[in-house]
Amino acid sequence: MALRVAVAGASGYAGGEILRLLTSHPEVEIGTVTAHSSAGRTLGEAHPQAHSLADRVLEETTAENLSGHDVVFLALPHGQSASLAAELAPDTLVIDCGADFRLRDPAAWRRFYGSAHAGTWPYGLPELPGARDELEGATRIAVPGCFPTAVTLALFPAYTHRLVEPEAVVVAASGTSGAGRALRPHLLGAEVMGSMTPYGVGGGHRHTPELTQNLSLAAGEHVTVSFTPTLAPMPRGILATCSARLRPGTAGGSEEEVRAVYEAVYADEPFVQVLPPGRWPSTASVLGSNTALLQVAVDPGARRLICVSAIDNLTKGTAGGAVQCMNVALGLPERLGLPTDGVAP
Ligand SMILES: NC(=O)C1=CN([C@@H]2O[C@H](COP(=O)(O)OP(=O)(O)OC[C@H]3O[C@@H](n4cnc5c(N)ncnc54)[C@H](OP(=O)(O)O)[C@@H]3O)[C@@H](O)[C@H]2O)C=CC1
Ligand SMILES: CC(=O)N[C@@H](CCC(=O)OP(=O)(O)O)C(=O)O
Repeated sequence: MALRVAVAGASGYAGGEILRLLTSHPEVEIGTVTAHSSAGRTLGEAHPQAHSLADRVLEETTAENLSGHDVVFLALPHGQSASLAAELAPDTLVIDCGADFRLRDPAAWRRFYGSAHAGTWPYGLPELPGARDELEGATRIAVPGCFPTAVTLALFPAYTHRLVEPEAVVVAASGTSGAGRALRPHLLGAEVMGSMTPYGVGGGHRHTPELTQNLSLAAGEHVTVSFTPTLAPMPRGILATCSARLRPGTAGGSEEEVRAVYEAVYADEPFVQVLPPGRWPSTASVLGSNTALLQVAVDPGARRLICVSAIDNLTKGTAGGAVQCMNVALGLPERLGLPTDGVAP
């Protein structure tokens, strides 16, 4: 029997991408779809690309409307998930695309999000060591932020294998859909087109504590992360350039040694590809796919390991990661409903 799946926040970018993936998932039947200001409108109005669900009407986002499903995806603004999730049955699989349950440290949550910490759920990045064991059978999952997905995949192997020092530097460009659909002046076409702009510079971005958490867990010691996000004039995609100083003891610290580590870590991962030497990740080549593309290099002069990663922020960075987590939690084949190939040109 098909799994009945509800999507809250279905009128938004993340919700729309979850629906796009679920419509080709063989084990899923799409149940209730909810929204906020667009409640009462159809999905066709909210998402002109959602042809197969065009006549479905968006309902109000209430626990009552979301109950009676096997799986509920929450694609809501930060802070909206906790109270709703508390009202859903404990045996319903609830997958939160927001930040509410990602952080373990309540003080970091308060500092970056300015509200009371709701708690911590299993972290939905299956590629992390031990993550699949924690996700299998879980009924609550916190999907990572889009930048943390790109950056954590790029750097955790270097930390688990003690290749680098506990200080990472990350500069990452994101397409504008990363900011969601709400109208904001700095996201107007005339402001964004033909320009790139940094924001949250100097440790101010709320993904800094999430990156610190992930890399520190991988390293087994506190890792500082200097993170600079940049808004890029494209609808989708993240390109993250991540680096850290090689540990003095790293045998030779050669590119071959580093590459061998990355290739071994990701050898059996369906959604992470370490590119062959000479090829570089691009956002265009992951468009619409659940694949993360990585390339590693060593800068011998600076004694730094550099890993560049590209993901589609809405697919592997949110909705695809969320569907991957659903598959793992329910013991389904992990690739179901998830494209590994992108759309090009
Ligand atoms: N965009 C991205 O790349 C990523 C997003 N995420 C996370 O996913 C979540 C959704 O993001 P995204 O789709 O981009 O955001 P959008 O702004 O595009 O969509 C937000 C959705 O939430 C609904 N909503 C707004 N306010 C409320 C409210 N008070 N109560 C209930 N529902 C509400 C909106 O409904 P309506 O439109 O009808 O008002 C809409 O369906 C966020 O937590 C975001 O951080 C995570 C990783 C990446
Ligand atoms: C371009 C852009 O604005 N991107 C968003 C990140 C989106 C995302 O992954 O994040 P959350 O789920 O944590 O909100 C930002 O920098 O705030």
